[in-house]
Order: sequence, then C-alpha cells, then structure tokens
Amino acid sequence: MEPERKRIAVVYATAQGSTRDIAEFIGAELTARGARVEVADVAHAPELSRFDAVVIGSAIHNRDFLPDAVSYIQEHRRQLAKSDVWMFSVGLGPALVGPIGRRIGRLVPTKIAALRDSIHPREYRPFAGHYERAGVDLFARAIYRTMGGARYGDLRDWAAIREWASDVAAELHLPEPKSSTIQP
Ligand SMILES: Cc1cc2nc3c(=O)[nH]c(=O)nc-3n(C[C@H](O)[C@H](O)[C@H](O)COP(=O)(O)O)c2cc1C
Repeated sequence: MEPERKRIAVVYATAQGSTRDIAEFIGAELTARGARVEVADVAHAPELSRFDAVVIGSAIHNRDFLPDAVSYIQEHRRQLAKSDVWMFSVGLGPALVGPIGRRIGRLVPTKIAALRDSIHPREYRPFAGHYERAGVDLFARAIYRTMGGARYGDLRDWAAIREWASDVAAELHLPEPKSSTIQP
C-alpha cells in the first residue's frame, strides 16, 4: 500500500510579491517530493490542524514581519507552537557583503526573534529579497552602502532556497525526487 502523503501548509505575507514567489517555489519543491501542499497568503491561510507541517514566511519591513504575519502568528501561536514549523523571512540581511555586512546580516531583528521564539520553529532561515534602487532615497542608499549593501534589484538566491526546501523535505522524510525540473 502507498504510504499516506504528508500534508504541508506554506503560508506567507508579502508586500511586493517576492515572498509569494519564494513560498510558491518552496511549495512546488515539496510537491515534487510527494507532499500534498497548500500555499496561501496569511489572510487566506487554511485550518492548520489539517496539516502535518507548516512553512511560514514574511517579508521584513522596518526590522519586523509584515503586520498581517505578526497578527497571524500571534493569533495562531498555540497551534504553531505544537506543530512542526519551518519559518523564513525575506529581507536584505543575507545580501549584505564584507566583514561588517556579514555580521549585520547574521543578526535577527529583536521583534522577529521574539515571534520565532514564541512558536519554536524547527528552523528559521532568512533569505535575500528584492530591493529596487529607484525607490530608495539618497539617505537610505548611504545607510545601505555603509551596512554592506552592494547590489540592488532581485537578490533572491534560488539555489539557497531550493537547498532549504530540500532540507525541510529530508527532515519530513519525504521521498527523494525522481528529477528536479522546477524553475523559479
Ligand atoms: C518600506 C520597506 C522597509 C523595509 N525594511 C526592511 C528591513 O527593515 N530589513 C530588511 O532586511 N529588509 C527591509 N526591506 C526590504 C524588503 O524586505 C525586501 O525588499 C523584500 O524582498 C520584500 O518582500 P516582498 O516583495 O514580498 O514584499 C524593506 C522594504 C521596504 C519597501
């Protein structure tokens, strides 16, 4: 008899779409590993008790998750804390370079650390997102440069995201894929 397929909810909050793309990519990778996956915005998140595991991610604005993600996690804290949860964020930290940039990039903003600690995820992983130079004023550009920000545009590292999704799949004992054909 075929083993029961694992059910995974991938829940995200996005302002400009790059976190949604990452959530959908993770969902597709986990589907390719045989899981039954539902990907949804936090505003349309499914009932979590129906799932064996939850992946939850948010864009970072002003060193915090987006307000929708903060309220969602606070409201579902009890359910999340007793579930197998993997958490990710999408911001600029992992894209910072140089000795200072790498140190800053490793810091988890206090409010995000508090959210993380309230639900005890199996892992929390920050990913680089999208930062358009055109929308950034001179002052913010100077701060970004000082912190080790050297690049603008789409800074997402799809190889790192794929590797993380594969680690999640392995921890959930999902079968190895027959071949990986999914492209972002
Ligand atoms: C108003 C605003 C504030 C931001 N604040 C932060 C921040 O504090 N830390 C960070 O790492 N990235 C910050 N970012 C960068 C975003 O998190 C990044 O661009 C991300 O890709 C956005 O995801 P989204 O496209 O899903 O909205 C900020 C972006 C904007 C537009």
